[in-house]
Amino acid sequence: RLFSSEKLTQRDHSLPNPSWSKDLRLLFDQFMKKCEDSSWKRLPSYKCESSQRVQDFKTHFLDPKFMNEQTVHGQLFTRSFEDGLGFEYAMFCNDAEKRIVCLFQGGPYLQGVPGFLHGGAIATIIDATTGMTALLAGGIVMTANLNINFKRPIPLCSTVVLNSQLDKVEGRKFFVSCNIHSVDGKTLYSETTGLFIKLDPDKRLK
Ligand SMILES: CCCCCCCCCCCCCC(=O)SCCNC(=O)CCNC(=O)[C@H](O)C(C)(C)COP(=O)(O)OP(=O)(O)OC[C@H]1O[C@@H](n2cnc3c(N)ncnc32)[C@H](O)[C@@H]1OP(=O)(O)O
Repeated sequence: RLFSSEKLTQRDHSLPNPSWSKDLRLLFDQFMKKCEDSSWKRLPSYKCESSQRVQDFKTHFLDPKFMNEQTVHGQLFTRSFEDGLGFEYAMFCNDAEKRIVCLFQGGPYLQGVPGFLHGGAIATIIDATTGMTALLAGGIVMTANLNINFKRPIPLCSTVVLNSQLDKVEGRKFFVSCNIHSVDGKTLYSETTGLFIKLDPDKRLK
């Protein structure tokens, strides 16, 4: 049991699997080419992050009262669906430009109105992408504010591109913006601004 769950948590989910559309694979290959000169880097993604920053989070910010049986088995929400049914995505970061591009395909379990993605599912992938943008710039952050303008509905199971950019840093405040376009760039689905706060080591999350 432990072995199989350990194996589970070590699978890098930001790699192609049979549920990926042709569009998603093509875009993935394009971005993997951009990684060849190391200007771009693909970000691995696991069901259960066990990175140093997660350890740091647990050590410095998590009140022991929140460490319980459930937390131990907690999984990253965006990685807790069977292949193809929920969030299929791969993120690539460009450190010099403080940018993240997320290639995303929302599966049938993320349906809102028939035929289109649920607004909360769109907010989730935006939060993950903008959150990662702030996190790479500022370390352990949490979302304080996320303002999303939904311009056009995103068809269920379609492939879209999120472009997230760090705009400004003021002390512990990290301002990020993000838009979502269709693969051909012709349709703007949403525009977002977000504020992420770098956690204060003197304040445990209560
Ligand atoms: C851990 C790593 C995991 C890696 C796994 C991969 C994950 C991928 C990434 C996923 C990422 C997903 C991430 C998620 O989903 S995180 C989950 C969703 N977010 C939360 O649950 C956070 C809840 N809020 C809080 O815990 C606190 O409010 C935080 C920690 C955010 C700040 O409380 P803290 O006590 O520390 O700071 P402060 O209150 O002194 O404020 C500091 C400054 O900020 C200004 N301010 C604050 N709020 C707002 C606001 N709403 N609009 C405008 N301004 C605001 C404030 O005025 C002040 O400004 P100034 O007076 O200094 O000028």
